[in-house]
Amino acid sequence: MKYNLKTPAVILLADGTLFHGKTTKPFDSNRLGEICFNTGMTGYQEIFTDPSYFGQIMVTTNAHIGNYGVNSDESESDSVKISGLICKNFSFTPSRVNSDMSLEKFLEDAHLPVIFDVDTRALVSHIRQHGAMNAVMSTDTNNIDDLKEELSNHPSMKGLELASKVSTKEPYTLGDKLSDHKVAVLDLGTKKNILRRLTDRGAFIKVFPYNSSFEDLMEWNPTGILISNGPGDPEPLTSAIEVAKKCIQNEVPTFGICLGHQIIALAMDIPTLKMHNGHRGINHPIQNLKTGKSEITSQNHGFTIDKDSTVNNSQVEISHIHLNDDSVAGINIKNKPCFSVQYHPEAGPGPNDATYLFDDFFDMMSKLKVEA
Ligand SMILES: NC(=O)CC[C@H](N)C(=O)O
Repeated sequence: MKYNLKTPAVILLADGTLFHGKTTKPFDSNRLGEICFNTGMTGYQEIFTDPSYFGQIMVTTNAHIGNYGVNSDESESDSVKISGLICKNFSFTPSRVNSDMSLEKFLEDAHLPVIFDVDTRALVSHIRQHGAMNAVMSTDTNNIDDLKEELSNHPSMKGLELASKVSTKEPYTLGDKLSDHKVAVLDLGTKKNILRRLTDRGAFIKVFPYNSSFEDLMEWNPTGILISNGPGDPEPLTSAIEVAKKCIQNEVPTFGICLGHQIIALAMDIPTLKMHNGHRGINHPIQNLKTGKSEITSQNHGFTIDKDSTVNNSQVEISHIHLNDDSVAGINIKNKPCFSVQYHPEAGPGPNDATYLFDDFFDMMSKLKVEA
């Protein structure tokens, strides 16, 4: 055995509740973040590398994590983005033909601490009941008062701008330069699978930093704009909200995903709210109100757009609804080529029921090009 698997570790929640587990060796430093849980049975590598999770401590409800290793092609960004991992059984002996590394090595290389042997059912029940809150993970198990102090100084997710931490610093291009479809992606923390869904359909794309202006994007002469997913509260992202406003005013084909959806809502004066608990999993049921069909979707969000303001906004139409709690899952702007969804049609991880939304975006770009 390479490690002493008995190093005790604790998770202290902001409401004072303490959970115990084990880890492989004492942490270099304590890890803090908003604690959240994902119910996906698979897809841990994609989840841990999804930039939308930046600043969050992840609890996995699936009892076994690491059992199929990792594959370098399956990350959703260039690094691990969660602040820490809490699970029940961590597998040190993965098995999968296509795996090229163990999750243990992957997380060790990323200096990402893991606490395992935790009663994750009790922990998740607690968070579900008491709502989203900050937490600290530590191997300093004898100084709980110091942990409380450190935790009380950690900023709350509400009001936190995090896109700047994960967005590209410089613009870059991908795909076929000769394509008819040129998509400018406003990168608030984009997942690789969103970019793949665009280039798979033949688009030439240019990914722009989160604080690029509408004029920066339009200078490239795009046929459409995609406002990506990303971490943190959408409200402080004033420049992205301005981009969305101008996209709508100027009738540029625009598609928003998750944080991008919230940005489009804010551009239409629909407020966003912090949810009691987010939606994070790969089996969330959505209904498309235009077709009446339901779709099973991948989700990861802790904020939502205000339903009453959406219903009362004469320029906005609700296109999709979440069937578990009736929250708004998608909107389109009336008589404008702009729509957005709160969930993840690109999947990665998750089912592909909603990939048709990328086709809708391409149809919208083709139609406007013909008319122009
Ligand atoms: N996946 C995302 O884009 C998440 C959006 C936002 N950070 C939220 O938590 O609601």
